[in-house]
This record gives sequence, structure tokens and C-alpha cells, in this order.
Amino acid sequence: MVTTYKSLNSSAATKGKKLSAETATLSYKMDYEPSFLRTLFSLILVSSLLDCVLSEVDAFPDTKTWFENLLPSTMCIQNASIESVYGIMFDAGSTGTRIHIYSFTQKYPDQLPELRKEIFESVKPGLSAYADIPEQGAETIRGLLEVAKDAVPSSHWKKTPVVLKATAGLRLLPEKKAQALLSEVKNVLEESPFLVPDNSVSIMNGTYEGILAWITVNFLTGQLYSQSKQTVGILDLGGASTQITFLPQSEETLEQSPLDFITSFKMFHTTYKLYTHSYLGLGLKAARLATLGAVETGAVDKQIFRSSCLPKNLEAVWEFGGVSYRYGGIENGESGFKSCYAEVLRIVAGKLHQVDEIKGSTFYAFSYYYDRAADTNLIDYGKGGILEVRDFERKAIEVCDHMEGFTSSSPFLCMDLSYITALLKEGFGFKINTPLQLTKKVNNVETSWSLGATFLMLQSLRISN
Ligand SMILES: O=c1ccn([C@@H]2O[C@H](COP(=O)(O)OP(=O)(O)O)[C@@H](O)[C@H]2O)c(=O)[nH]1
Ligand SMILES: [Ca+2]
Repeated sequence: MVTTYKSLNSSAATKGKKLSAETATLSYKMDYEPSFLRTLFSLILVSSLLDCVLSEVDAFPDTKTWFENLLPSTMCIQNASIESVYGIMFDAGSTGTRIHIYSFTQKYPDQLPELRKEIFESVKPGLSAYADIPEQGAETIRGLLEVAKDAVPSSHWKKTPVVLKATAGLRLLPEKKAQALLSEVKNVLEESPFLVPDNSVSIMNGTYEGILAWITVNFLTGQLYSQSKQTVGILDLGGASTQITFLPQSEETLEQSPLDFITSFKMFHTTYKLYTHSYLGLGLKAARLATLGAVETGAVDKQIFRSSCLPKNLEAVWEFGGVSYRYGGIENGESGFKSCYAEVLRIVAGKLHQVDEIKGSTFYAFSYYYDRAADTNLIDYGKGGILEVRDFERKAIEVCDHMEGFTSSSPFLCMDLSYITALLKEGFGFKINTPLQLTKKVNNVETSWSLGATFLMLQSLRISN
């Protein structure tokens, strides 16, 4: 693996520095060829190849209902030379925009292609911070496209599809502002030398976000093509929304869940009926705003939003989604875990659907679950690890009850850890000893929805040689 950092903005890099620093870029390159990935992507690409030949036959007929609007319209393209196929996926998240450039190779015409390399780069803040200056937001995409131009040989540019999917940051913007951003972004993609399919720039439905991340993780852990089909559930905690997705084992779950929490799709000759839901406004940063009471009021110039989850003497400014908020602790008032937990509990109480069977299931947790666990040394940043829900609670108590010793690097740490504890325990209803597998990467591949989305993009485009 080759790792090169241009400038840093990962949690590893910001650990011990200002956690709310929002403007920098991170880039790294990964080379990997684990055998199961070869198998996996062989399966994917073989399916695509067959589909191209049998263009009348939809390989995943049942999927149509749920990813109809997610995918660019179907077409059969002669995507690449005999040796390489590329796919570019933008993840426009609420806190940052990321580009994933995946390359696949086919060494011999009669052999199956393999996933060879992923190049990743990100910028902060996310597109939603440019709500009033959409052209400038789109410029961030232009910058990331330069990375793609370096990564993809120019001979392949015209055949390489590029897609951008925005998540909760844009979902929360007024429709007009979100559309203006998407339209500027579309222009920038169209000015690029890459293949821009129909519907290439869109706001992704939260249901897809959960399902695509579930596909990614269960591909990477080998569950989707293993005989046992012991799939794992996923918990994603973004800045503005959070997702839970798993394959129910109990009939009761299927029967008692709200209809829109259950989604069926077919892959590799197996039909999966998943439980998935995305809670908009319950991402980590949106929860900060809610705890501070700043959601309804918005940022008012002189107002300072206060919380017992913050150090008593703190007064500072925090930027989220392009808005600046003044915030601080309660001087001569309450602080510490007990009062903070009561505050964050109000954000989740009665807001989430609970399912009994998750108490005994295996869940992979990533994004801010991972970042905050790593920030507080609950896990190693590089390796991740297994935690129980009560580990987050213990750490929250430790941090919240010793805020006098806080450093300016982490003013929100008490609030974040308390919120994560409340979300897991009182929100989803996990037991305090439910184990969570904290994982950022599986075999060097990021555990995010973007790989699942790229897989479906290639599938949809019938990429072939
Ligand atoms: O490829 C990625 C994309 C995002 N994240 C994490 O996702 C969180 C931020 O969520 P995001 O900005 O995507 O917010 P959303 O739009 O999903 O609410 C942070 O913990 C990031 O470290 C990540 O680990 N890998
Ligand atoms: Ca996300």
C-alpha cells in the first residue's frame, strides 16, 4: 500500500488539534489485490459483461424499484481498453466532499477483471456550506476532478463514468439552493473530459445510503458470496444524518417494522429483505445544533447557545453548513455527564424505531462512531476494534466529568460522546454490552456507501471491454 498525505484533515491528523477545523484536504492512494476482492469484483464485472451481451436481460430485476432514481440510465458502453476500466464516484457529504476513483484491470482477454486500485481525496467543507455561492461550491468539484485526470489515463477519460451523490447536507437545504448547487456541479462535470451519464448529479435518498453501505461492508467482509450468508448490520453516523441497516432474522421484525423500513432487492441470485432507515437531523453535527437549541432559531448575531455539555468558561464560534454559531458552557451553572446526558437524551427520546433483535446482532460502526472512538483512544485509529456500547458511556462520563481539564482541541467531545451513547442506548435500543465492530476500512477499502454505489453504477452502465 502506498499512502501519501498532501495535507491533513483526518481524525488521525487532527487528533490533539482543533477538532472543528474544517478546511483542508486529504489524499491517499491505495494499492491492493486481496484475493477475495478479486473474486468479488470478478463476479461484479462478469455480471456486467454478461449483461452487455444480453442487454435485454436485467441481472437484478428486483432492484429496479429501489434504485430506479439512484442510477444513471442504463446503456451499454465500450468503456475501456482490454486492460483497464475506471469508475469515479463523488460523495458529497454534509461535512466534506470526497472523490473515489476505482480502477479495475483485465490482464488477458479471457480473464476476469480485478479491482486494482482506489484513489481517494477529500475537501472540506461540504457543498452545503456554499448554499449562497453555488459557483464556488462547484469549484471544489473541479479541483477534485483534477485528481481524477491524474489518476485516469487520458486515453480512458471519455469512457470513464463520473457520478456525484449528495447526502444529508443537501437534503436539509431549501430545494432551490440545493438545485442551484447541483446544477453548477453538473456543468462542471460536463466540462470535464469524463463520461457524464444521465442523472449523474443527484441527492441520494437516505434508504439507498444505508443499503449501499450495507452492500459495501458485506462485500468486503465476504458475506454476500459466502454460503453461510451471515451478514453484518451497519451503523453510519454522518454529520447530518445517521443510518441503521441490517438483514432481519426474525419474522417479528419484518411484520412489526414500518413498511418503509423494509426494502427488498436481489443480488447474486439471493433476495435480501433489509431493514434500513436514515434519520435526517440525527447526525453528529446536526445533533450538536439540536442540543444547543440552534436548529429552529438559526444563528442570531449576538445570541450565544449554551449547554452543560460544554466547558463552563468556554465561549467560541462553530461553523456548520456555512453558518456560524456562537456557543459556550453555562458559567456558574450545571456541567458534567448527568446534566449533559439529560440534554442529549431529549434529541433522541421517542424519535427512533426500535427493534428487539438488534440486541443480539453483529454491527459494523463507522464514520463519526469511529472518529470519536479513535479521538479518545477507545480504539487505535489505524486498526479500529471491538467496543461495547458501555465503553462509549464510560468515556463520556470520564470526559464530561473532567471538563475543567479540557483543551481547546475538543470542546464538543463530551457532547459528542454523550450523544453517541444516548443514540445507541436510548435511540436504537442496544444493550450496554452489545458489541460493535469499529471499522474504517476492510482490506484497505473505505467502509462507505460509495463502493456499493460504484458497483451499481458499473452494473447499470454495463461496463465492458
Ligand atoms: O469516505 C468517507 C466519507 C465520510 N467518512 C466519515 O463520515 C463522517 C462525516 O459524515 P458526512 O460528511 O458524510 O455527513 P452525512 O452527509 O453523511 O450526514 C466523518 O466521520 C467522516 O470521517 C468517512 O469515514 N469516509
Ligand atoms: Ca456520509
